[in-house]
Amino acid sequence: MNATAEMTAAGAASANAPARNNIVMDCQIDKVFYGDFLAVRASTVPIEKNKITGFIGPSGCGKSTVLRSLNRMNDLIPIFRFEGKVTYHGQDIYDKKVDPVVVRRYIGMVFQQPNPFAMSIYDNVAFGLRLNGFKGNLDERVEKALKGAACWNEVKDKLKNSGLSLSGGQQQRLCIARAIATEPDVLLMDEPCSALDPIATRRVEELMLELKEKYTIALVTHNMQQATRVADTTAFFGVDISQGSRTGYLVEMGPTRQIFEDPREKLTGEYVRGEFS
Ligand SMILES: Nc1ncnc2c1ncn2[C@@H]1O[C@H](COP(=O)(O)OP(=O)(O)OP(=O)(O)O)[C@@H](O)[C@H]1O
Repeated sequence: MNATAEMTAAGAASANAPARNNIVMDCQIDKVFYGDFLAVRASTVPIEKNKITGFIGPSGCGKSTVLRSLNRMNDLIPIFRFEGKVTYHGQDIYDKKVDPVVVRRYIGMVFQQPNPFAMSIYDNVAFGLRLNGFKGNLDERVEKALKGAACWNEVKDKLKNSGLSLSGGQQQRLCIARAIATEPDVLLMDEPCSALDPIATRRVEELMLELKEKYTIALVTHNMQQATRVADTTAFFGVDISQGSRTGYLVEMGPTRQIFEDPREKLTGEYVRGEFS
C-alpha cells in the first residue's frame, strides 16, 4: 500500500469512529512492532465511556495487540515496540513519566483462560487490594467485588477454598471480581468466554452488560453473535498482506448494528457474513 492509500485508510477509520464526546481512551496507533515485524499499522480506536467496544477480525489482525496496548500489558514483551499515542482522560499512558503499574490499576484486564491464582477465593480477590496497600475494610471490598462479578452467592460459604476448585465459568467470574476489586475505570477483556460453555458464556455476557453501567469495557471476541449481543460499538480489524507480510489495521468502526447490517467497507460486510475468517 502506498503512503496516500495508507493515509486514506487511516483517515477513513477516523471518520468512521464514533463522536468524540465521552471518549475515555483514545488509541492512536502509528506502528506496532514485535521485533522487525510490523503487527499493526495506522489505526485510531476511541473507547467510549460506559460502553462496550468490541474488537473483531480474522486471526492475527492484531485485536489482542491493540487491546493489550491500552494498558501497556505488551511492555512485558521485550521485542514489543509501540509508536503512537494512547490517551486516558487526555493523558498519554506511554509518556516516559507514566508508571505502567499505575496505568494497570485504572485499566484492568481479564484474560482468555480463567487464571485464578493458586490461593483461596478470598485471597484471589484481595490480592490487588493488598498489593496496593489498601487500608479500608478488606472483607467488605471482597464481598462487593464478588457481588459485582455475580458470584457471591456461589462462593460466600467457601471463601477459604482454592480459586482453582471452581468451575471454569465461576473461575472466570472470580477473575472478573479480582479485576474489579481495585475499582478500575476501564476493563479490557480478551476473549473472556472462549474457554467457557454456552451457559457460562451467557452468564459472563449478562455480567458484562451489568458492568458497563459502572465501567468502560473493551472486548476482543471471535464470536460474532457475542459482539452483536453485547457490544455497543464494534471495531473491525483486517490484515494487509500487500507488503508481503501480515499487518493488522482498523478497517472500520461504528455502532455494532451498522457494522453488522450496513457496513461502509466491502471487507467488513464479507467478514461479518462469514465469507472469510
Ligand atoms: N509476543 C509476540 N511476539 C511476536 N509476535 C507476536 C506476539 N504476539 C502477537 N504476535 C503477532 O502479532 C500479530 C497480531 O497478533 P494478535 O494476537 O494481536 O492478533 P489477534 O487478532 O488477537 O489474533 P487471534 O484472533 O488469533 O488471537 C500476529 O501476527 C502474531 O503472530
